[in-house]
Amino acid sequence: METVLTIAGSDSGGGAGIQADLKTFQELGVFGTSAITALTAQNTRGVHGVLPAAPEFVTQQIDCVMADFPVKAVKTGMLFSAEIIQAVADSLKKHASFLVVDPVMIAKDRTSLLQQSAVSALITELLPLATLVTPNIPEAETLSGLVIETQDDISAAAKRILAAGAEAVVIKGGHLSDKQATDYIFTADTVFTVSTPRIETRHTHGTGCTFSAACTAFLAQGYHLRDAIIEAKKFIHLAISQPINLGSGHGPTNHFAYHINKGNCEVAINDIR
Ligand SMILES: Nc1ncnc2c1ncn2[C@@H]1O[C@H](COP(=O)(O)OP(=O)(O)O)[C@@H](O)[C@H]1O
Ligand SMILES: Cc1ncc(COP(=O)(O)O)c(N)n1
Repeated sequence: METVLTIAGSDSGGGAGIQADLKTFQELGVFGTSAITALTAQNTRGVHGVLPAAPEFVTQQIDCVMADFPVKAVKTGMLFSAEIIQAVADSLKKHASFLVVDPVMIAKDRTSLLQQSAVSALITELLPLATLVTPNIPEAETLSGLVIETQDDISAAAKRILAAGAEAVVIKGGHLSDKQATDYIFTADTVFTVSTPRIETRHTHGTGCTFSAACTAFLAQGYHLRDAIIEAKKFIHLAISQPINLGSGHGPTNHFAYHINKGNCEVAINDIR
């Protein structure tokens, strides 16, 4: 069994963060380990408190896991501060593994999960180490410094994110309003999109965490990047389309759905370049 590591914040509500990552890893048959960057007091209605960990303690967690497990792939989520990002980058530079960076910035209730002063550290310290970066539209705007309104804007933002050193970027279309939920994938020499029908639902808490955790699990198991993204898209579509009816706010997705449906989900793929 392959081992993966998530470096992220804890969501007491269980739908996002470390909890979403570990549930996804378990469902996809990889052994999940974790380094917690911050505790959040959180439910589906919002984030009510944030308690960051000391950067040295984040380092200690990562180094402990790395010293004892052959970690194939790492995922980062909520990193909160420039100091924690620096600690994570310094630890990860010592290890060769796939790295999926989910550049978590704000929760669905608009609470900040990344200090404004940490954005440049994310770009200069972590993006150069990334196999894949998975911003949503507002995160891609912040990383690129561009306003995104059109498909050309998406391409221009992706170019800037690749120029920062990431090998590949998925700009997720969850925040757009098209009939299809389309994600745009860019590498140095390819561009393609993956789409599934957009579902009208309040169950979108942790969608980004879950999608990037699934990418991480598939990369660890030897899937090529393209196939890892397509399978992760199936995982998140099924998780959103068959929600567990819990919480009165942005409810959680269903991490069991992919397994129960044996991954049965149509993803439309459009090769652009
Ligand atoms: N309502 C929806 N129906 C179908 N897929 C969705 C929906 N909302 C988000 N997704 C998909 O979930 C994944 C996470 O996207 P997004 O919600 O944009 O991320 P984040 O949680 O980081 O804001 C993407 O693959 C996106 O296309
Ligand atoms: C600890 C933590 N990490 C990440 C998110 C973002 O969640 P989403 O995937 O819905 O953007 C969150 N709400 N809490």
